Order: sequence, then structure tokens, then C-alpha cells
Amino acid sequence: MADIEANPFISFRSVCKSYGGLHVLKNLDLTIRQHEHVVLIGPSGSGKSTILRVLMTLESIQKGNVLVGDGHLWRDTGDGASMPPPRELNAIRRKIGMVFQSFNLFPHMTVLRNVAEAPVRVLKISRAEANERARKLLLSVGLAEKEDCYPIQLSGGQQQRVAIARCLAMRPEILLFDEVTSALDPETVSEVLNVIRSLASEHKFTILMVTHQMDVAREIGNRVVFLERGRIIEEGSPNQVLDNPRNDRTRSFLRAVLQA
Ligand SMILES: Nc1ncnc2c1ncn2[C@@H]1O[C@H](COP(=O)(O)OP(=O)(O)OP(=O)(O)O)[C@@H](O)[C@H]1O
Repeated sequence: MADIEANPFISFRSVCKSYGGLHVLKNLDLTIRQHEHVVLIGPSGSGKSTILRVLMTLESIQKGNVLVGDGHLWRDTGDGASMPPPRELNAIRRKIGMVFQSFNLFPHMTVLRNVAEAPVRVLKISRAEANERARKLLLSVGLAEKEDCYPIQLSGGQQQRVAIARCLAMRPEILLFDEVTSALDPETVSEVLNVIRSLASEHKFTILMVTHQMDVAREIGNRVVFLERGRIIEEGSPNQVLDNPRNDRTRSFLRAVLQA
């Protein structure tokens, strides 16, 4: 707990993001501490995925600062926001890994190659070392026996576990999960959640997850953040936000989700 108190690890400070005239993040302030597991919930279009995409530098911002560890990922220049020079940027980017709803595995590569490829290409480690790393990860996600399979031969839950192993092969400190269980059958969701939970407790990752599934938020989150129209409306422990929301808008969102 001391770490959580001491280290703001990711900070969004007065971040504004628009797509044309559509203001998606409005002076967003969000701090995530090291080893915290934060889950973003909220209506469609509230800006949840945009927060993850800004952290991955897949999207730019118009204003504000985003810090990761000691470094500025985005720095407010007074006339927009800029990223650091490539070397500094790469050092920050390497701390972060993301897993997507749609798995995004390479269909023409075996499971082993899917996991080992980025360490070889990006980290320039030897193929033998990358394969060893990949095998250990496949074992930890329960897929050791599938290393020679191709993605099409796997179930959705298995493909998502490969995607998680692939993300971990780059040894990130921060894991971003964007609706990673949304495309799965209800029985398979727990298979993937179990993997995330056990990896998280073993390796002390900092986790930021987006989900529409409140039971997933409850299982993974130390903190749940409810966003609406690019603003944080309410945040707190899963019990507090999901069972005893203080804000009317959180209440009506949860009512609608539970009735759906
Ligand atoms: N590349 C883009 N160009 C234009 N508008 C975009 C783009 N990406 C997202 N948007 C819009 O920005 C808003 C926020 O999108 P975002 O994906 O962050 O929301 P979300 O809360 O994750 O939604 P969902 O729960 O449906 O995934 C939406 O209205 C979306 O249509």
C-alpha cells in the first residue's frame, strides 16, 4: 500500500482532446498510482478508450500534460501539446502495453511467433531468447501446448490469452485493457479474467482497464472511475461506486446497464 500512496505513476493534468468540434476529454485530471488497478466505466462515447489511446500515443491531445513515471508523454506548450524526442518517447512507451477487444493476433504466425516477434524486432533480443520468454508466458496463461497452433485454431478466450502473453513479452509495467472480455462468451470471460488477476498479483502491474461489464470492473478494479462526456463524475472503490453510487448520473447509468 505504501507504493500506492507514494507514487503517482500516470497523471492526466487538464487534458483536452477533441475530434474536430467534438470535445471528448474536457480538462481531464486523472491520477493512477503505481500498482493500482483502475477501471474506467461510462456510457458509449464518454472518452474511455480515448484515454487509453492517448497513453499509447495513438491519439494526440490539444491541451494539458500526461505524465508516465518521471517523464512527460505529452507536454503542454501553451499552443498545443507535444511529445518528447523519439528516444525519450520510446523509453516511456516501452513501459506501456495494451490489449484490445479484437485480439489483433497475426493470423499467418504461430502462437509462439505471435508472442516472440516483437521482442525480436523491437527489443532486438535473439530468437532463441525470445522463444524462451514466449514459452514461459504461454505457460503462465495456460497455453503451453498451443505454441505451434495458428490463431484461427484457437477459441476467442485462448486468442485473448495469447494477446495478453504477447503484450507481456515486451515487459511493460503498465497494462491497458480495452474491453478485452467484450467479444467473449460469458463462460470464457472468467478464463481471461483469471489470467489477468493471477498475472496482476504475481507481477504488480499498474492496470488501466475499460469495460462495459460491471462484474469485470468489480473483479479487477481497486478503483472504479465513472466518466460521462469526457469528465469524471464519480470514483471510488468498486463497492462504493457500483453498489452505493453517490451521483444521480452514476445511478442512472448503472440502472440502464443492469437492465440491458
Ligand atoms: N478517430 C476518431 N475520429 C472522430 N471521432 C472519434 C474518433 N475516435 C473516437 N471518436 C469519438 O469520440 C468519442 C469518444 O470515443 P471513445 O471511443 O473514447 O468513447 P468510449 O467511452 O470508449 O466509447 P465506447 O464505450 O463506445 O467504446 C465518441 O463520440 C467517438 O465517436
